Amino acid sequence: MRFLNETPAHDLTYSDVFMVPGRSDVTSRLDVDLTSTDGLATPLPLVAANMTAVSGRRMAETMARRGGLAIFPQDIPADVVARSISKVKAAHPVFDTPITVAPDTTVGETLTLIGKRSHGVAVVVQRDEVLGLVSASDARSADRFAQAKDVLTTDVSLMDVGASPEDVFNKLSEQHQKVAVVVDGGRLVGIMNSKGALRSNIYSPALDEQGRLRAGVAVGINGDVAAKARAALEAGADVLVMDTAHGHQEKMIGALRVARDVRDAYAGETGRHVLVVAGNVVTAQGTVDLVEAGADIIKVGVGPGAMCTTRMQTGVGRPQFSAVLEAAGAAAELGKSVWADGGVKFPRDVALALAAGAGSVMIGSWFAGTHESTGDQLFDHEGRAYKESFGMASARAVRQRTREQSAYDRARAALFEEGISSSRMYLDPARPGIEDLLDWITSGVRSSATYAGARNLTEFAERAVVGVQSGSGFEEGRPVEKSW
Ligand SMILES: NC(=O)C1=CN([C@@H]2O[C@H](COP(=O)(O)OP(=O)(O)OC[C@H]3O[C@@H](n4cnc5c(N)ncnc54)[C@H](OP(=O)(O)O)[C@@H]3O)[C@@H](O)[C@H]2O)C=CC1
Ligand SMILES: Nc1nc2c(ncn2[C@@H]2O[C@H](COP(=O)(O)O)[C@@H](O)[C@H]2O)c(=O)[nH]1
Ligand SMILES: [K+]
Repeated sequence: MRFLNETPAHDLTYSDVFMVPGRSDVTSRLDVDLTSTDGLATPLPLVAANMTAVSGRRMAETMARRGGLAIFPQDIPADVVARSISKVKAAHPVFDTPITVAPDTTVGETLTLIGKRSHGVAVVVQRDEVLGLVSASDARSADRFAQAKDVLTTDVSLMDVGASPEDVFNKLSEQHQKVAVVVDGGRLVGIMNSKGALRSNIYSPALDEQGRLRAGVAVGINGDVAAKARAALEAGADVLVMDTAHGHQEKMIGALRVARDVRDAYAGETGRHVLVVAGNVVTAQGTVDLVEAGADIIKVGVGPGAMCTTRMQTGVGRPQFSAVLEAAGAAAELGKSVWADGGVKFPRDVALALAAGAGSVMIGSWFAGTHESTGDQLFDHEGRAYKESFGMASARAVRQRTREQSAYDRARAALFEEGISSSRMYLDPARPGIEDLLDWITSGVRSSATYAGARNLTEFAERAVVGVQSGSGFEEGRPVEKSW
């Protein structure tokens, strides 16, 4: 990346910058390869943040199916993480995981479950046999205490597991149906709607060596780090994220060395070499110190997060574009890479982070407002759907993380709150699912790369030309939704 004019003397956020187009011989946006340059080489350079309100099993599965990753947060008990990862690994890499209900499940419960996925239906099953489908619209018009068997439709497109996504698409178009139920010898395997069929041809899943979906696990720097890291690896984590607010501290450096040794010993025993991510830092020195302590990827960002009050509390942090640019440069000199973590609200921010040299981009709050995030879907007084989100350093998260400590220690820890305990992340009616956001982001990033004349993300970071804009420059780029 180079600056259009002279290198600015002050630090910049994503909103402060723009990219100018350059002469390009990339003739189609679909020719752009979005494989991450962080060493993990996931087909999509996007990571769902290790936040309790964001990443659970459904997020992990859906992100990986479309080529990205999700990181299970450090506050989830180890046995729950292990169970969740084994479910992610058992999920089909192409077909969506169905929501299943029994014939006597109430409509109320069925509706709650339907809100957890984007395909809008529950499959009614009895002893492995598919009895029919309940759609959200059918369920909404029924009494909440009615049962699934009272509202199901038996008019279902059944597809064999050997069908290609194109076959599914064509059958759904012919039969004017929204979703196909995929079976293997009568056993339910998955669900696919028309959009899912299209997406399966555009995205490739992020798979481990055994062809299963990948997922990561965050480990805190307190307590028995060796045991926690080992447990995460044994649970099947494909990447370990050493996670703390102030990553450039001795405690992190010590914890990172321990985690690296555990990882190396595990690789020696099993042949499975898992990369270690560590953060958060915002300087070249922080990056170098964490690489020396054993990190393969450095997580960058202090204070840009939507749930984060660190900058207001402490005055500490750094505008994120400059933080990523400096850290990515320092990491690249050591043959390593960074994740740009936090502050992403538009596809353009992802493109700018990648232009600054990030290997992947981590997103939290934006992804919290989707069907696949962990929380239950709630509705405000106008009937708009939202999810609750909260910061990992909020009093709410600290209470949860310190649940095994004394009441006194918990109260003391809660004094250092640096995050919001409750916020509403509305589901965008036009893009309520994580895959809708991925479509939006990836189409933006593909287009950015072609404007720069780049076929892949290495070329993009080399060729991008970035200018600094005023507030009115940013404002000019916004669409106008009603006349002025
Ligand atoms: N990217 C960001 O801007 C931020 C992210 N977060 C996220 O919040 C979660 C909780 O992180 P964290 O608060 O580090 O909690 P952790 O539970 O990871 O504990 C951090 C440890 O570091 C010590 N520490 C020393 N200085 C600091 C400092 N300035 N800030 C925080 N801890 C410090 C703490 O000791 P003691 O408590 O005794 O001081 C504690 O032992 C993580 O998921 C983290 O990623 C949190 C804040 C900022
Ligand atoms: N200072 C705090 N930072 C937090 C907290 N919870 C999460 N985070 C950081 O934000 C990013 C995600 O950013 P977003 O803009 O996409 O939401 C996350 O990965 C953490 O680094 C918090 O309570 N305080
Ligand atoms: K913030």
